[in-house]
Amino acid sequence: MNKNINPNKIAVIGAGGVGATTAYALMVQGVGSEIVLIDLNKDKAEGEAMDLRHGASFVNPVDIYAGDYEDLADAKLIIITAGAAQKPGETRLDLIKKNTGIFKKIIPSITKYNKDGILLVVTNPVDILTYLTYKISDFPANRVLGSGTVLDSSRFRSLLSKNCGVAASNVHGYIIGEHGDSEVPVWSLTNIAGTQIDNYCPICKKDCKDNHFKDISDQVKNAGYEIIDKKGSTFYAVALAVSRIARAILRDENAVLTVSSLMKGYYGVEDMSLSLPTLINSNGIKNVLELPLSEAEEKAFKDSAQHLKDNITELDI
Ligand SMILES: NC(=O)C1=CN([C@@H]2O[C@H](COP(=O)(O)OP(=O)(O)OC[C@H]3O[C@@H](n4cnc5c(N)ncnc54)[C@H](O)[C@@H]3O)[C@@H](O)[C@H]2O)C=CC1
Ligand SMILES: CC(=O)C(=O)O
Repeated sequence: MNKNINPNKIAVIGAGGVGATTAYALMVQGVGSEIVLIDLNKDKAEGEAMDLRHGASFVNPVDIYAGDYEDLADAKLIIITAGAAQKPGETRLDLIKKNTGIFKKIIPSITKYNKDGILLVVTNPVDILTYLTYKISDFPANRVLGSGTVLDSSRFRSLLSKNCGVAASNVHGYIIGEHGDSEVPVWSLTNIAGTQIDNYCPICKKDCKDNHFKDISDQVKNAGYEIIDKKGSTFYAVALAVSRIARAILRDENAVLTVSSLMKGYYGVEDMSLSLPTLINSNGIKNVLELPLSEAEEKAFKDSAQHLKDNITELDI
């Protein structure tokens, strides 16, 4: 570990809905002992930091403050949530041009001060911006990741939990591919109490309607749109997803999470960032797991990759 890095320090760039709620989740869950908030709008960062700090007596000791890029020089983890968010009716990919422009300014500002931390991208479209961050930061691939489908996998488990009447912590399943419209539910590996989901149904004996699994994966895919239509933006669940990833890094957990990272020929996909189940520890990406997918799932994953690749080509990264 680089001597200048504080292993318990986190920088959050972008103190909007996602950034401020992420800082709150980190604080409440005791992840990190120093958190710096950086935003183009300095008053917003300062106001959020003050509001969070005033809860200090209820949580583990943590120093939260608003700062500038110099302040992330010793951060172990730099979480990027800055940029435009979807408006009702917009897709994540509609944000490409605007947020690519923002990232081309933010990433050099980070690497000017910090070359040894881990970069965690949350801004959408998260897979494309994770790849862009890898390309322009010059960081090794293991230290550039995106929140990817960690949120979608949690939505999947929570909907299955409700449907099957089993605690979400006992429902295991992954959404892979794009964090977006082409994402892929991995039903073949989804299990409850170690039992593949199709085999769990006769044990459960609940009278589910036909196609209930398809309904669940469609709900996961459309959740972001539905919430944005109803309340304007999403931030609670993604903040918990980001806090979970941060914990895996700061506590060197070797946790399996579906983060987005550089594809190195997995299922034939390379030179772009996408989500697959991945071991995460204090080095960032330890290992991407090429689990046995069904033929249809592997094809859907490759189609998801192609869908994003077309958008990356247009960007000329
Ligand atoms: N990956 C995921 O699962 C999710 C990603 N998101 C994405 O997160 C991003 C942020 O969403 P919200 O927080 O809701 O938006 P927001 O509009 O509430 O906050 C964005 C913040 O970024 C700041 N900002 C803009 N340009 C900046 C720059 N150059 N440097 C520093 N700060 C800058 C703004 O001042 C603002 O405070 C969006 O792209 C959204 O789509 C949102 C939910 C889930
Ligand atoms: C906005 C977004 O990416 C989500 O809630 O899934």
